[in-house]
Formats: sequence, C-alpha cells, structure tokens
Amino acid sequence: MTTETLELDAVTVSRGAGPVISDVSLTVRAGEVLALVGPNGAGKTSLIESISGVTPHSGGTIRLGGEPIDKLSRVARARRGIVHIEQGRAVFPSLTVRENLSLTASSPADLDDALARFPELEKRIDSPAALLSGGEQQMVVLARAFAAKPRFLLIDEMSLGLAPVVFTRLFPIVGTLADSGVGVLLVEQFTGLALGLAKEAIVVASGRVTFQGDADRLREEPQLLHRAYLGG
Ligand SMILES: Nc1ncnc2c1ncn2[C@@H]1O[C@H](COP(=O)(O)OP(=O)(O)OP(=O)(O)O)[C@@H](O)[C@H]1O
Repeated sequence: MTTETLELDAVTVSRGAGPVISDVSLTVRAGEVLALVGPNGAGKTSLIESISGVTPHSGGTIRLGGEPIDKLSRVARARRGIVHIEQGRAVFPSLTVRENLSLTASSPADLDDALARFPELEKRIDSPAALLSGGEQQMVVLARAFAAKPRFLLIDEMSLGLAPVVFTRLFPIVGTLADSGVGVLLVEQFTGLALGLAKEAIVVASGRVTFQGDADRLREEPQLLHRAYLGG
C-alpha cells in the first residue's frame, strides 16, 4: 500500500518586498508528524499558509495525493482534507463545545468520533467555549479539526499562550491523531516537544531549508539544531 502524501516542490512565497520562503521542498506523509521549526520570522507561518491557501505561493508546486492543488481556493483545499489550525485559540466563545464541533463535523458519528478522543471535553459538551480554560479551548480547536476528518493537519504554534503543564498534556494528542492516519505538519516553538513527536524534521531559517532529516538526530545533537537555526 502506498502512503498518501502532501508534497511541496520548490515552493516560494513572497510578501511585501520579496520572498519570505524560497525554494522549499518537503513531504508530509499520512500517519506521520513532520516538525517544522526555525527562528522567529523564518517564514514557517507563511509556508503553512501557502499550503492551506491563506497566502498564495509565487513559485513551485503543491501536490495532494500526487495532484497539483496550486490553483485551488482555500475552501477547495479544506474540502479535500487540508485542515489548518492557525495561531491563537479560535473557538467561537458563545457557542457550546458541541456547537463548535458541529461546525466542522459532517455527521453525528464524526462528532462522536472526535469527542471520543477528548474525554475531558465530553464533560463540558454543553458549556459555552468561553467558560473553558485555555487548554480546554485548544482541545476544542483540535477536536474541531479532527471532526472535519482531515487527511492532513497543519498546526501553527499550538502552545502559544498556554502554561507548560497544559501543553505537555495536549501534545500527545497530536501523536494519536497521526497514529489514526492523519499526516501532521507541526510548527512549534518548543522544539524538543515537536521533535519528540515527529519522525522527520525540517528547519527553516531566513526562508530557506537548513536541515531536513531524522527528528531524533536533531533532538540528540543540539549543535546540529543550533547550526541550522543560524543558517546551516
Ligand atoms: N502580512 C504580511 N505582510 C508582509 N510581510 C509579512 C506578513 N506576515 C509576515 N511577514 C514577514 O514574513 C516573514 C516571515 O514571517 P512568518 O510569520 O511567516 O515567520 P515565522 O517563522 O512563522 O515567525 P514566528 O515564529 O515569529 O511566527 C517575516 O519577515 C515577516 O515580517
């Protein structure tokens, strides 16, 4: 059986004065986590946005299951299974947890399936999302993404604004989503956590790839990571 892929081939993204991502090629595989790390301003968010269609890319090709998706709108890409979790916890505060999940679940079974992965949310199912803690809100965001039955999940800085004790509990959930067959591209400032979940890693600095390979190797060799952050 061949593994489904989301591939970027020499992708360039330009913003304002010039390219913020240059010639980046990578492959996300179904069932695996690919960690995308790098210093602030390296272009990680721009890269993720080019995949989901939030920001257009100015060069290169993006393929989903081998088919180019460059010309598809953001909505069309989402319909094909590319789900983007943007920075910040975008819950609908006045809606209950159930209503938040219903926005993306296309059937009650999909909603139940998503909830089954987040037992802590089941207890809060009829609470308005505004009354949940930051960690619980991020769980709603993850559950809502999972309820959409993604083929590929793009996660941008899930830990932002959360206490370490909270996000270290959330991180393993991303691993279980990948184990269920979803391909995950994970942007995360807590490099150690991201590399711990990932099979492969890619480091981007000043818009260019400075390391691509085994995540464990990068985790075990801090000098390699340091060099990649400085530009390779
Ligand atoms: N809307 C925009 N218009 C113009 N330039 C932008 C815009 N958004 C980001 N940039 C620039 O693009 C470059 C890459 O930013 P981006 O947010 O993609 O990097 P990042 O690696 O995700 O950074 P961080 O970790 O700080 O979120 C930066 O130089 C940034 O100033």
